[in-house]
Amino acid sequence: MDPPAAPSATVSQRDQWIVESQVYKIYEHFASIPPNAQSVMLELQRDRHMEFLEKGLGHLAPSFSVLDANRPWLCYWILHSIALLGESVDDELENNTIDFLSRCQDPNGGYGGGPGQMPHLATTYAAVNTLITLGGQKALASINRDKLSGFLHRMKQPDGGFRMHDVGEIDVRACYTAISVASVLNILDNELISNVGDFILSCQTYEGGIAGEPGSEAHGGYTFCGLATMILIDEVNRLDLPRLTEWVVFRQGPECGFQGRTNKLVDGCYSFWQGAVVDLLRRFYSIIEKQMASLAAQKGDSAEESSQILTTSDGFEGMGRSSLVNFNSIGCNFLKEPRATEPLFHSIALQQYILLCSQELEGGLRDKPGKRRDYYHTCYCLSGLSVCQYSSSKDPDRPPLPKSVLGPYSNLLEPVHPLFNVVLERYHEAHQFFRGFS
Ligand SMILES: CC(C)=CCC/C(C)=C/CC/C(C)=C/COP(=O)(O)OP(=O)(O)O
Ligand SMILES: [Zn+2]
Repeated sequence: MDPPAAPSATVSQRDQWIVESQVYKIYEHFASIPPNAQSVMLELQRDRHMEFLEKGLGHLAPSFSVLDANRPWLCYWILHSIALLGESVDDELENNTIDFLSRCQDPNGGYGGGPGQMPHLATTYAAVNTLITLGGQKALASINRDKLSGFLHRMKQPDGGFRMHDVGEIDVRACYTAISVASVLNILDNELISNVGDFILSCQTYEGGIAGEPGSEAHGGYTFCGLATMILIDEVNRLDLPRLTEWVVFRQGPECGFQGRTNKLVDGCYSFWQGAVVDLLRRFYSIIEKQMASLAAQKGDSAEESSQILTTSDGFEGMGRSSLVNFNSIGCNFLKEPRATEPLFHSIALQQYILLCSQELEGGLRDKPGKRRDYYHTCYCLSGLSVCQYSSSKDPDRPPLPKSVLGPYSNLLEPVHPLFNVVLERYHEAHQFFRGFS
């Protein structure tokens, strides 16, 4: 297939518009071109993306060492992107990936960035998500859960946080990656959970978003990690959710994409980090309403008045009952809870940013025009696109209406579990598999 005809605005013009933060000119240009050219630009270039991803699989060959400390991440970014596109890899590659990740698994638990490297929580998360994405007995049974549990306990800190690795940094990423893998592998226990909520709370800033560590700046990546962690430990109601909501909704700018933090440029990868935050918050509108009402009562305002701002009665009433909760089921039960019909971000606008600004027509996705495509951005732009496409469906098991999917309906991706960022169906398989172990 030939690449689609290039739009008449040149690539350098588009790059310049982005540098000058005048992305709206891309949209003006888009609006002025004929409908058939518009539809080419809005089409998800599945074949081209697959070509780019398959090329990346070559980087996973044992001889490839440039990105040595990142190989479990490369596995996850590439294989998750392929799964989002509804495709799979052949048996040989699947077996090679499982064998490779087994060699990254430390004898004392956890996964390093390559064989023989010290275990690290980030690469452990990437390896576990890769194996869940591959699915099947061989991949799932290759994870040594007992040893992994030992590694997580070793990383646990008295203040509630986790270290990324032995003598490594303590931050919100570490909390999320530890709690996420423990939850999906059914090894989450009271000791791992203890005081995590206090640590995350200490990272929520005056702006409302969550920083990597206490005293730092609120950032979309950490906000996703912090919010998802609080949900997985059943303590989301402790966060200041109205302030968090206000912070995140204002991160979607006139360019239609999300920025990671105040006064920074938009970037395609925040389509997932920030988009998923807004999507996760949809289950908690009743808590948000209650928090707003109590705030208004404290200020002497009418509680009724403030609760009009969010107009759903849906909510996740189960939150805040920690003593009664089976923590390992939260990720699964979360999906069954009602969610408001519309999220508080502009889904079609975000899809427009991803398809028109982040998508390379030759394959792969990127931060913005002028930046090079890469596997990290391909993974998180596609993950964000999936979140958008399903963002108006009440029932995640039903396909979304065509009006929710920008461009041709063939753009539709597989749905993801927004707490773990693995394809939903693969999450269910893993949850079933690990439920059988105590
Ligand atoms: C699961 C896991 C490991 C999650 C990681 C979450 C994540 C993406 C954190 C972001 C880290 C960060 C401060 C980037 C800022 O980069 P920058 O200054 O280049 O970007 P900016 O200008 O957009 O802020
Ligand atoms: Zn980015």
